[in-house]
Amino acid sequence: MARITFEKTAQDGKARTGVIRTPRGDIRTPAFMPVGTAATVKAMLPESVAATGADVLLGNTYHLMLRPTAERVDRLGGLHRFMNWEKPILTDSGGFQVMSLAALRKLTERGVTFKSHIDGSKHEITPERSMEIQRLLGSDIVMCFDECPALPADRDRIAESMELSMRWAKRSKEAFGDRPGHALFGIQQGGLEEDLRQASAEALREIGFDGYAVGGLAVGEGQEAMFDCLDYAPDQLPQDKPRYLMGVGKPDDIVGAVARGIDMMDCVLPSRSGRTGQVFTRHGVLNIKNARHMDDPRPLDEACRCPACRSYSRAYLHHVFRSQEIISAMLLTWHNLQYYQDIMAGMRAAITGGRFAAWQAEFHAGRAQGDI
Ligand SMILES: Nc1nc2cc3nc(NCCc4ccc(C(=O)O)cc4)[nH]c3cc2c(=O)[nH]1
Ligand SMILES: [Zn+2]
Repeated sequence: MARITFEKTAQDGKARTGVIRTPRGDIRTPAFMPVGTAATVKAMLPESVAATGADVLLGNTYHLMLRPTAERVDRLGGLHRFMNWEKPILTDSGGFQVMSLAALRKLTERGVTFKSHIDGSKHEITPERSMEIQRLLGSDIVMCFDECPALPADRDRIAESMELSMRWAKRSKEAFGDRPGHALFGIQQGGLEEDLRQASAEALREIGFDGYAVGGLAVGEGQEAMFDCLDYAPDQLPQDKPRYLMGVGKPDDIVGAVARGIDMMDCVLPSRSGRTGQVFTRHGVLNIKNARHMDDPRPLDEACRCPACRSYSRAYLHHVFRSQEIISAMLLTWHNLQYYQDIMAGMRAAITGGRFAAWQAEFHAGRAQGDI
């Protein structure tokens, strides 16, 4: 089977476009990955997710190992078959979710033991078990098992955690083995400390990965601190491999990250906020729950081609949200995911055309408007 490759196709400043070629299809970068935590992008059919322009989804080791278990997904033909998504899937390795969701967690050199947030059953994840789970799921891009420290944290804690994650990265690589057609990405840690991030990048480069994630961010540090870190962290990673910023973010976070050399991102924000009535548009954010939309016949965003904007008024979307109708989650999720993919497509075209700075100016100007 052919190996997964990354080809850079254009560069404009630090921003670059490229293609990650996998046996299940190409991923156009910069790419945004919708999150399909429990083998579904909530409120979306897989064909609808594909229609938004997404080339790749994110799945979660932590959730799927608990329910329905990786072994059951494997017996049923793997995650792609199980969830009817035949394009690439990247799976997170479980460390971050365990620390944010599970109870009674115990972290040792070996790994993490914890109690399931679903039924209280006891489990353990180690680098080796995480690699086995992601292999059973059949994911195309596997993430190393790492530890993501909550910020703020003192420098010693950040250093210790990063060094543990680097030892786990080595164990992840050894357990992953040589799997043509599948990729293993390392995850840089080091908090907001430039020298620790440099040490992490060197350790990962020494081990050797198919791609490199900037981990340890979007954990409450705020956009300014995140951008300060992104002003140097991507440059510490190999230039010829994809760089993936985990857990990001709001539309302007995404644009700022691409401008600093990031190629891939994922975030629950567009889908989760769609279910809470928060709508992202070219002119800024609105909440459809607000009474001011009750009689508004306009679409959410006149420039959007999604089903919500093609066929429904804000008044209707306000009504079905207020009535807690299932179609509300469907239409608002689709719209938000479409808007995120349109941002990515816009950036890819602008970088290719050497006009990314102008595109960024237009993006920020458009969102500065008041009442949308
Ligand atoms: N393996 C690994 N995975 C990660 C996932 C992350 N996800 C984030 N941030 C997510 C922030 C986040 C959380 C919730 C919502 C919402 O509910 O809308 C939005 C954003 N930072 C992250 C860091 C890591 C990391 O170092 N290692
Ligand atoms: Zn729309």
